[in-house]
Amino acid sequence: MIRPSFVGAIDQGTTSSRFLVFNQKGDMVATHQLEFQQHYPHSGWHEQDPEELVRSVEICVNGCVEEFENQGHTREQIVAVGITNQRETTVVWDKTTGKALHNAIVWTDARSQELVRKLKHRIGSGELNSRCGLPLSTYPSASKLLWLLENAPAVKEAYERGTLAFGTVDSWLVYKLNGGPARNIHVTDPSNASRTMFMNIETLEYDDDLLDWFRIDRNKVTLPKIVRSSDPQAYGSLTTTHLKGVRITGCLGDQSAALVGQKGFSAGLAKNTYGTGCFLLYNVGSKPVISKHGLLTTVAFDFGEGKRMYALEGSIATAGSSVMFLVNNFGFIDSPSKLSVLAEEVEDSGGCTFVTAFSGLFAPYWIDDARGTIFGITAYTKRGHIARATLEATCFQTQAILKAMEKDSGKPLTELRVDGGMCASDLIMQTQSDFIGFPVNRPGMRETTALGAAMAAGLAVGVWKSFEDLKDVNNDGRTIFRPQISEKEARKKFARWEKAVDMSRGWLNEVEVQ
Ligand SMILES: Nc1ncnc2c1ncn2[C@@H]1O[C@H](COP(=O)(O)OP(=O)(O)O)[C@@H](O)[C@H]1O
Ligand SMILES: O=P(O)(O)OC[C@H](O)CO
Repeated sequence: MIRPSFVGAIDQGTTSSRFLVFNQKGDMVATHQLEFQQHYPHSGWHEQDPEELVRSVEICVNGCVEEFENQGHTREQIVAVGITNQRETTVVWDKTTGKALHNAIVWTDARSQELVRKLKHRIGSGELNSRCGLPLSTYPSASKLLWLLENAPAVKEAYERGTLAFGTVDSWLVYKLNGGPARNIHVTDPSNASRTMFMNIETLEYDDDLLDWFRIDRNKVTLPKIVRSSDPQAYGSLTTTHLKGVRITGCLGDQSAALVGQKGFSAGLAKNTYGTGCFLLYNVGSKPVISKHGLLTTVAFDFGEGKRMYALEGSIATAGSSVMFLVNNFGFIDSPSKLSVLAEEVEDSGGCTFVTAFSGLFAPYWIDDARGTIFGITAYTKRGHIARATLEATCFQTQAILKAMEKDSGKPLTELRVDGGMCASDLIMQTQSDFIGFPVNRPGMRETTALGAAMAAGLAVGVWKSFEDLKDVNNDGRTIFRPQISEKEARKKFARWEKAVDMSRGWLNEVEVQ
């Protein structure tokens, strides 16, 4: 009897790691998830232990494979594994020992703000965006690596010795899961490399002019080799866990993976993922489009000739993390799923607007001197109003991003495909549809990020032969949210939001004392 094949996906996100197994119909058959520790050593700083990330992934692989086998399958049926990951988060290690030299600096970390401010005055800063697709900010990996080179002695020493290795989380995981220095597989894919500011967005190769501009000497630091997002050989194979020997054949940054998982294969399709942050990717086709309205240009995926796509991206730094903030810091609710319950205790935000600029505001505003600010509090304000204002903040920023996207692409979107933890809330999805004035389409199976990584891996080894083979995947159980408020009302709400954003500018500027 021929037993069916399955594909595994490692989803290493900002707050948790997961391993999931999918069958050939794209159904998720087993999963294991683990949260890991977040470190906030100073205000605005955010770190993770790179070794803990690897361990959490290994535990998830083993836990999931055990669940899979309990269903009567065998581990040999898992024929390939894909990786998807939080992007920009920067890991540095010594290539001779394979040991991390510092905690990972997470994408949300704003410690390089001062450094970025200085870099903006360097000649040529205005040309970076058109070359790499990203604005100069604390968000991409570049300023995080520069900060480490200036402030972490062990990193600086390894750089001077020429033993420093740099990577985003995908590279680090691939390197470690392959056994580290023994095999020394140090690779990345273009969707991840396009988040560093070191890759040329046209050629998909490292750009010497960009590296020179950042004063990074390529002889002193090893950057991961850029290979396709779906490749049968380049990513090696697992050397630990119950899946020892299974090839890693797909790799995508998590937002790209979600676009793939939502089958956003052709130009004009878009998805919005409401995780720790929130990221809207709009497939613009096989040529990059440089935004004039505060969006990023990124590689959507590279599945080889004729299947390499770019996206315009709207990145929101704080989304699900604002919900976690209400859970952990304010103690308003004991779990994220209670947010909607609290918000439904009131009819609206009671005149409150919460600019959740915990790490400044990303797209389309790029205000790095703002911090979280709640406007409109009165003696009437209740917790429910703050809960509503919190969830509305992500929906307003999505609305602002869609307006920018329409200006850049010349075409309005007519439907938004959604996924990510926060989209479990009907109230949030309804609010989103109300604000943007068109339908929000939520799939039944919401692990689209992992599904995208599995698709990349499965396409490389022939589990699926083409995009056409995937057309029936994840179509069931969709919910469509349609707008229930008038356009005029939505415009009024948005105008108030824009006023609040404007008023949040400059908070970090020094106060002059007379
Ligand atoms: N029912 C819910 N309502 C609102 N937010 C939620 C809900 N469930 C999860 N979340 C939020 O979703 C986020 C987790 O989403 P996930 O897609 O797993 O994120 P990540 O991949 O960034 O780790 C958390 O920040 C959490 O606050
Ligand atoms: O972990 P997420 O889902 O919030 O995604 C993180 C992004 O990749 C950061 O750019």
